[in-house]
Amino acid sequence: MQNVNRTAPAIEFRNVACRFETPTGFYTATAHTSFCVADGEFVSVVGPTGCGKSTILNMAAGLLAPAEGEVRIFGTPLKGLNRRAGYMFQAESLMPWATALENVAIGLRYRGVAKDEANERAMAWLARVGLEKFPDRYPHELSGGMRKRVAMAQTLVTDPDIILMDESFSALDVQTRELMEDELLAIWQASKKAVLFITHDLDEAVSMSDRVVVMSAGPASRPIGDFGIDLPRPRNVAEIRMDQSFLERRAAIWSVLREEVLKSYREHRTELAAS
Ligand SMILES: Nc1ncnc2c1ncn2[C@@H]1O[C@H](COP(=O)(O)OP(=O)(O)OP(=O)(O)O)[C@@H](O)[C@H]1O
Repeated sequence: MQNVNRTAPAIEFRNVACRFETPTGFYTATAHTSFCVADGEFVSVVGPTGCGKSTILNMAAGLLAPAEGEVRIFGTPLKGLNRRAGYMFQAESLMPWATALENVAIGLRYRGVAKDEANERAMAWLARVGLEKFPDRYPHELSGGMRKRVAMAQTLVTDPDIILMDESFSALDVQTRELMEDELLAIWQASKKAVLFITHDLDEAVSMSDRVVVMSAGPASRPIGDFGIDLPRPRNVAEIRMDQSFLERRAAIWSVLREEVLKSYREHRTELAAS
């Protein structure tokens, strides 16, 4: 177990910029980006498509290095992969040739945990996400929602201090998605890890988070709003979305986000017309 400075934010973006080299020159995806995720806090990032949400998450994961500024993890500048974080992508992350149990246990095995203990801990996580009856199923024998549950167990089994989620539930049907959102909230409520959650879906962001950070349209996207969501917990996402105070918070965020979405839409139309 690594030492964790619990007084420092779990994640801190300090005036971060990220650029990509393209055939026509450098593209600045994000710039002047500063915000924190406190230990135990659930923070969502929303913004128009292509504004740089995944880029931000990838910087927090250590998969991308900022061109300017720095990312700090519990007070320490991040160099290389963020080993305190578990990462749950939008795309399927399961190995098709491995069973549900093997898929969950693999992260522990990589960390040198003996097979029996790894399987025992993986089984406990499968049970926690409601899949105790399916440890021997292969990914193609599971529904989309069940695969997401396995992926969630896979992310959480190593007990990361930080959970990074990129559009993790967006491929699911509405009902399964709400179940997964409630499940994630219940797990988070019990363990209080820091969560950085990327989503297109403002309802999802508001119903789940302690804070919602709004990014501007790109290029050089940056935070233009940071909204505290002081709705009571525990929350049931479907129920809370009908609550008047939810609707008020959603409307306040949308009033900032809307213009950025329109800007991004206009820009894409111009690009398409020029091509
Ligand atoms: N490897 C790369 N090379 C060049 N450009 C990139 C690269 N990765 C991302 N970009 C560009 O950087 C910008 C931000 O991309 P990113 O995927 O972070 O946005 P996003 O907000 O997560 O998008 P979406 O909402 O569509 O998932 C986009 O314009 C994208 O085309």
